[in-house]
Amino acid sequence: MTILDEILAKKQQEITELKRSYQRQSSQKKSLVSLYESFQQSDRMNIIAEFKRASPSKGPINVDADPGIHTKMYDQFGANAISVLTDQPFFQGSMEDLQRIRQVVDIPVLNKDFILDEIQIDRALDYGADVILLIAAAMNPARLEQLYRYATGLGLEVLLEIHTEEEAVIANDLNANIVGINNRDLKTFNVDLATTERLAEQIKDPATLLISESGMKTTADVERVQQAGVSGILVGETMMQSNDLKQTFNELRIPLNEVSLHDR
Ligand SMILES: O=C(O)c1ccccc1NCC(=O)[C@H](O)[C@H](O)COP(=O)(O)O
Repeated sequence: MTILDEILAKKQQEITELKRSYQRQSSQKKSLVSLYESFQQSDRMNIIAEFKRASPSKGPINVDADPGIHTKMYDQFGANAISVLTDQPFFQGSMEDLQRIRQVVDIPVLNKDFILDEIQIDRALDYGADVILLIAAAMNPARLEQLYRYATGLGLEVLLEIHTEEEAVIANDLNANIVGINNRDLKTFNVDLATTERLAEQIKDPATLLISESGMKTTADVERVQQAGVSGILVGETMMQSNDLKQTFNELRIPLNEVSLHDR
């Protein structure tokens, strides 16, 4: 059993409990902030800065960080969006973290979790997310499409995460407009930026916004994935461990080159 299998099994238990106890707050349409559109405005590498207390691969990262204080600094130093890891058992996050972050920033907020059911999407909307994560490796393509359509039908955007060539085909078939290429293999934890280089060229529609996820630490890392055509990066650990967030943002927010701007 891989760690991803373990996480998904635990998540199914959480969903069963959620279905028993969770009351959807409102069916009213909210006006959400578009990550896709705001990222088109920028001529620098777009940064999704992640609030990530701990992880299965690293253990504790910054467990006591205050979500409001920490992500307000992300916003102040140039984040284009915030990702919030809300899984409790493996990442020590919570929906309350997301709710708090929504109160202090106006930029798009991504609910990063292992979403397998509509009820989690309802909850993401209720707690103030603009974007949800769907992981292609976590379910079959038909179920992925159902959840994708459900979320976009509610006005949410979807970051569709892929890690293999087969999953790139699924993203193309779905016409996903925001695709995250995860450099971390969720089964082995191995991180390799070559994953972005390999998969970016498999995404057919030039209007698709490409995000490189995981393992981003230095300017050289960002330059490398930019050459592959991505215009956004998702950064967790480096942000949570930084002693000088201003400097960290300066190093990673490089100007976008022709390769990343070509479809605008
Ligand atoms: O980070 C992990 O250990 C992990 C393990 C199993 C499933 C998912 C996992 N992480 C989720 C992510 O994809 C990352 O939090 C995100 O891309 C940021 O990565 P990093 O900048 O390397 O912290």
